[in-house]
Amino acid sequence: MSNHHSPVDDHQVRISDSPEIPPAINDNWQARRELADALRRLNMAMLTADAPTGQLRAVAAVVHTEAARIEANERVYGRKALSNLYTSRQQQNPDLLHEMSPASGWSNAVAPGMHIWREGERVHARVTPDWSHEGPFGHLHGGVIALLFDHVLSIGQRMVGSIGHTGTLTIRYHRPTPINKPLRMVADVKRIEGRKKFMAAELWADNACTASCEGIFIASRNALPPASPEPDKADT
Ligand SMILES: CCCCCCCCCCCC(=O)SCCNC(=O)CCNC(=O)[C@H](O)C(C)(C)COP(=O)(O)OP(=O)(O)OC[C@H]1O[C@@H](n2cnc3c(N)ncnc32)[C@H](O)[C@@H]1OP(=O)(O)O
Repeated sequence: MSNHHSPVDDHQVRISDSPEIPPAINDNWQARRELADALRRLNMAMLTADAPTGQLRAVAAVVHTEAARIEANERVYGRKALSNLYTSRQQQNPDLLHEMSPASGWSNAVAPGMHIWREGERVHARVTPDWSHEGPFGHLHGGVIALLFDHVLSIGQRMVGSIGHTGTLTIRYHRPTPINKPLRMVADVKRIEGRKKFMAAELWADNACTASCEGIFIASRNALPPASPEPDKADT
């Protein structure tokens, strides 16, 4: 790692080259993943259990009390501030996006927990949305699908340089997408014109493509030129 102590920027976001979920950055982030899992479980229980009103209020009181314990610690708001804290402590600059993202963050309880990795010139992803992501009865919310597409395409940009802002997403919903089963995604870069990257992705459930997306991502004026022909794997 060459950038342990360099200023943090999102161009350092890595794409995994393994379909296996990477371990947490350290034991503290492992504990955050465990707490996020517990929160997801609580949310799922609350959304799916025919629980008595008094029980729900009692659990809410306990959760507020426990939240206050954690809130009493020094607060560091946002991915950038947290990354800078790590850097200032001379620790390895961690890839916090994959812990904190609302789409893929293992330590973010609102994220469906998506794993993205690269194979050749494509990125792949898998994710299993659940009852907390329901839109139409028994099916995935279209806005969550847009989130998944935006994220997989955003990360996919790293194959050809830095990550730019989403300019336009165009999604075609071919058929309802199921929940509670593993979904697969695949994305690639179609072409680059100046600062614009034209990307495409598909969402698959079993053997059906349920939605497809085209995205235009705009690199910042200060972005480095695309690393080509080979992606700059050392820049992580
Ligand atoms: C980032 C860190 C990640 C951090 C790490 C990753 C985390 C995950 C991030 C997920 C992705 C997001 O959610 S990003 C958040 C959602 N997106 C946003 O909030 C973006 C809001 N919009 C903007 O900030 C701006 O409009 C930009 C940056 C998109 C474009 O502004 P600009 O840079 O001034 O662009 P401008 O000079 O006008 O135009 C440059 C070229 O792009 C074209 N162009 C301009 N806007 C658009 C557009 N919306 N859709 C299509 N094309 C467009 C122009 O026609 C022109 O083409 P030509 O004349 O050259 O041919």
